[in-house]
Amino acid sequence: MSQSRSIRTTGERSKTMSIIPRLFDLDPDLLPLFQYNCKQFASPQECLSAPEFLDHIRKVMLVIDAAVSHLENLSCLEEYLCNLGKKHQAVGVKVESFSTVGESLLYMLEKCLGAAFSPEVQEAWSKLYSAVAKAMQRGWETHPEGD
Ligand code: HEM
Repeated sequence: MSQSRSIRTTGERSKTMSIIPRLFDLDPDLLPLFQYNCKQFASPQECLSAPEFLDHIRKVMLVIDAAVSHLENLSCLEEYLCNLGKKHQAVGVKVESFSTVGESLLYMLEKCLGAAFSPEVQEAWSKLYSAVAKAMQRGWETHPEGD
């Protein structure tokens, strides 16, 4: 089965919320990066109840959705993703944190899909997310810190 079929046939109506507790479990230091109106969240639970943070979850899933829709032509998202990477560098996100998001995404998919999360499906999602993260990482390469 091709990568695109593996992804499209799994019915990715995902429970995006599951990514988040996992994200902060894996790296609690990510919490301070999410600040709105200079207000820092005291706990992941407080962060989860903030509308701005829930909006960010939707933004992440919209990007993933766009990547799934352009599987055969991911290069058309290249420039957008590179700029998105630059924006994340500007708010203090480290490149390594994208792997943590990827791990959380795969964890959530595994929990949601159960037996349908075959090794093939896992590999397809992993490749897709890696392609997105790699394109975003170019934002750091073209704008190294201190430039
Ligand atoms: C640990 C990882 C991440 C952190 C800490 C982080 C943090 C942020 C922050 C602080 C903002 C600006 C405020 C906001 O719009 O909520 C932002 C914007 C955004 N993020 Fe993330 N983010 C992360 C990962 C990602 C990933 C993996 C994606 C997509 C695959 C993504 C997609 C977006 C989008 C689309 C925006 C809006 C950009 C715009 O306004 O043009 N983020 N992120």
